[in-house]
Amino acid sequence: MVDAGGCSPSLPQRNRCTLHIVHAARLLDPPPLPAAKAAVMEMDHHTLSLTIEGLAAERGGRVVVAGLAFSLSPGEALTLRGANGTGKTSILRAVAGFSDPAEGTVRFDLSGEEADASETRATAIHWLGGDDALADKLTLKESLSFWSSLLGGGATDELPARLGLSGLEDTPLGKMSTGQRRRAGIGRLLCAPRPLWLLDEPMSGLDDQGRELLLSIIAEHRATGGILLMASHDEGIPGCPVLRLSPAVAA
Ligand SMILES: Nc1ncnc2c1ncn2[C@@H]1O[C@H](COP(=O)(O)OP(=O)(O)OP(=O)(O)O)[C@@H](O)[C@H]1O
Repeated sequence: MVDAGGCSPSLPQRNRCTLHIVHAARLLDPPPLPAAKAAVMEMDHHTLSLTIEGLAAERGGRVVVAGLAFSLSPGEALTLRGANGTGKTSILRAVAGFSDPAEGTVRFDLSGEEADASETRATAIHWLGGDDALADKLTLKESLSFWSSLLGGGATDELPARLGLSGLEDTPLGKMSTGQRRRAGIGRLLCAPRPLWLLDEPMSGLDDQGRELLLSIIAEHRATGGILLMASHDEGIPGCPVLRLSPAVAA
């Protein structure tokens, strides 16, 4: 469900978004996750839902997008599209809890029951931002191993081949191309299951094969009941809605 309802009358009309749906490091061994947190990730992969109601997202003290409403049930995905500066990243940040909404709510439900937002954010989200947050000095193998340990995942030996990075296992990430680094970042999604993926321009820098790879990874995630919110200037996810944001209004 996606709609443009819930706009606050207190917000300037021009600041409201217009929504249209179209189909279209080696680091020291990190400590293991507490058992309870790991259990949340395992159990709830199939049952997490996200509901956004009347959301107004702020950046630098200014509302950049408002009146946002949509929900994602297990297996569903939504792509956010819009010109530079229309607020796609700001929406992702509000859902991730990196910033508080100026208005509206971000609600998570587990098996139909409202879940604690802080706990859900700490245990159920994979965030892949525009900057890939990769440590240059780590080799691919070390990086995947690090993320898997941090996230409570398992063995990562198979991942370089899955990512199309065979032969680069011992290459430091700082010596990889843009697209290779992007693939390495995507590998984080495969290190451990998390039901909600928030992806900011994940296609950026990928070649055609890389885009196909990401789409297949996303399809697998959805097939296990995972949900996904993605900002992208590129094509969306086949069979999933795209939410278009209107151009931002200058402050
Ligand atoms: N750190 C910041 N401090 C203040 N304002 C910011 C900051 N980052 C972004 N903005 C402003 O917030 C608005 C929305 O930015 P946002 O990054 O959400 O847009 P976007 O749709 O993701 O853009 P792009 O397509 O360029 O990635 C823009 O007008 C931008 O100028």
